[in-house]
Amino acid sequence: MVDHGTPEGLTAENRRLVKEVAQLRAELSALRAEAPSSSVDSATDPTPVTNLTNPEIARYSRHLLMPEIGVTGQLKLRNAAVVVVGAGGLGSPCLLYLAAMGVGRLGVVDHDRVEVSNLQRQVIHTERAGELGVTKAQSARDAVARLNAACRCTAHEIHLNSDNALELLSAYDVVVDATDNAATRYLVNDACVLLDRPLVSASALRLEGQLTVYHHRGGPCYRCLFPEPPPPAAVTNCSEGGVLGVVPGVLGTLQALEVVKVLLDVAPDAPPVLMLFSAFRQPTFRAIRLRGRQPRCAVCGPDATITHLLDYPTLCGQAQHDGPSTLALLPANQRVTCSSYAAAARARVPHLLLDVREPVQFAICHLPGAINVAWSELPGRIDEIPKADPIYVVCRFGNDSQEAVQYLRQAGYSTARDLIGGLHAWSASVDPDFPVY
Ligand SMILES: Nc1ncnc2c1ncn2[C@@H]1O[C@H](COP(=O)(O)OP(=O)(O)OP(=O)(O)O)[C@@H](O)[C@H]1O
Ligand SMILES: [Zn+2]
Repeated sequence: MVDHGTPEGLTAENRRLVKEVAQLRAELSALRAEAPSSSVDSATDPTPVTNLTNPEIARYSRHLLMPEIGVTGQLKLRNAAVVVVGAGGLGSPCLLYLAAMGVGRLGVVDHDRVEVSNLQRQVIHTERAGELGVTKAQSARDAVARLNAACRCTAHEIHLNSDNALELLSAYDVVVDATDNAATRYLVNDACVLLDRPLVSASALRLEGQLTVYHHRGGPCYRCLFPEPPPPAAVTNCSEGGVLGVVPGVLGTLQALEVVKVLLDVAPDAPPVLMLFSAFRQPTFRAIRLRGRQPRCAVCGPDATITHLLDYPTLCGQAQHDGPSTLALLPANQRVTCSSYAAAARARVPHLLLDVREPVQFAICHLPGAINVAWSELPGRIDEIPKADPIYVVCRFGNDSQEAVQYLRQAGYSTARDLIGGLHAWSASVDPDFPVY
């Protein structure tokens, strides 16, 4: 019996084979080093599947019939690992299509929980009993399992940050950014450049969407296009600005398409583009051709200064304007709680209630007797505000109302005060029947 444990124990034929394998390994690593960064080898599966099973042939027959996909293409999907960061409006359709099309391994990263206001667009989550309130990552993983049990889907129920991103993302071949904030966008971009992973990135807001594949085939990264984060005040998200349900549906579906194109290496010579979508305009789609990698890019340029992940929330000045207020711009004597205001209103103490939300929001719900002048219009319409005593100013979360009180006081309205926490606090502390949006 031949001892395979030591080279000394090998037969001449075995020694020849060992040498050949070593040679092939060396050739493979040389080819990998030469290959452009676009070529995607599975980062995680050392033993790729080489044949489809009969159930797989039946399941993916409509793919297999197409020469553009065929068995080779289907096997590439089967052997790929794709991670989707964000299981919201974009991530939902993207994950569903990737699972349905037969991507072998998926990861879904999201720290948030499913809320009823998500269901208008985040179609991977449902109103089924028990589903509201679970983490989006878990809900998405369960939906993937229902759709395609053969797809191995890992739920990462965490907030992706500088401490965990490199390790987490390195386990996947392609990264999909389906999130909604600048800090995560820069984080994911930098991590993809450092890990040399293609990044399929999209955004959707109101009626508009954008999509690009970054750091792919020598193309630009997100920082090449947007070297500096935008000022926080210029950033709006869906909970502030709204979004038509189907808009992230279109963009997230296109992200799944771009993942397939990356995995199958479709149109390798196509230049990088920024795809723009506008739901109510003609043409609905436009593509802007992008320049290549920028030599001065801080993360992907030849003199890159970013060699490790940074503190992205601080860099992006991520002030939360879209959630319950923690901002305290005003001194305590210029603020009242919702309960004190409720008591004064019940006692019919004369006052003026000024609601500074946009008119579309005022139309959703408002407190009795409120007048509406949006914060954005206040400077131009200040003459419409009577000099009442006192003036209470309210908004949705209690942020804009504080800025409006500051402005009013500077304009001579010395009795203006803000309702702490806005209408969200009203609903939580005074009237649970008051609608929350
Ligand atoms: N750093 C991050 N790590 C993990 N998940 C993230 C990160 N940043 C954003 N997300 C997730 O990305 C998703 C973005 O989706 P989307 O904007 O449709 O949802 P949303 O935040 O629930 O919406 P809304 O603004 O209406 O509350 C969210 O589920 C959010 O939790
Ligand atoms: Zn770059």
